[in-house]
Amino acid sequence: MPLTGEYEPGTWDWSSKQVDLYESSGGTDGTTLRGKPVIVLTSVGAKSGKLRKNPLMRVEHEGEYAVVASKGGDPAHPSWYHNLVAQPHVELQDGPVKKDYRARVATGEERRVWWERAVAVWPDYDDYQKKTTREIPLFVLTPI
Ligand SMILES: C[C@H](OP(=O)(O)OC[C@@H](O)[C@@H](O)[C@@H](O)Cn1c2nc(=O)[nH]c(=O)c-2cc2ccc(O)cc21)C(=O)N[C@@H](CCC(=O)N[C@@H](CCC(=O)O)C(=O)O)C(=O)O
Repeated sequence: MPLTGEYEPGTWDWSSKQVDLYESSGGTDGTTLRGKPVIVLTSVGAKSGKLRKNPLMRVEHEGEYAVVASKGGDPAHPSWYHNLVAQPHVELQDGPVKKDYRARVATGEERRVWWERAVAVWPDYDDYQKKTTREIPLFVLTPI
């Protein structure tokens, strides 16, 4: 069941512009960052209840995805982290395909395995983790 509600763009222009390009091209443009694949995650605002959309690095394995709440190693979690905790039902667009997923924070061995997959796509995640004392959350998204 797709998420419904009014879309409210985020405050980082470059991210919002990438979402606009991704969606307006039907997932054929704006799908990379420095040559690496990007997905668009739609979540429900934990405070606003509005739809929020964030481009994130594409980390996929056998139909499941991971999204990494790195925010470049910022000391604070990104806002979308709080959205997923409050409402785990999200939509993920990978190229032209958009589907519903349930998000859970990975811990222990599951986190270790998925973190390795994420760093294989985007090595900077390790650098972001070194920049901050917060443990960067990694969500696993399972198709609903
Ligand atoms: C800038 C801020 O967005 P954010 O949710 O903190 O997310 C920051 C970034 O993570 C986000 O911009 C990502 O898309 C950046 N980003 C990546 N960010 C990552 O964390 N990980 C990635 O892998 C990643 C890849 C990536 C690739 C391409 C690209 O263009 C951007 C990429 C923002 O828009 N804040 C809003 C609020 C947004 C929001 O969701 N508010 C919630 C409340 C949330 C709460 O309870 O705090 C609501 O509406 O109710 C504001 O301040 O008004």
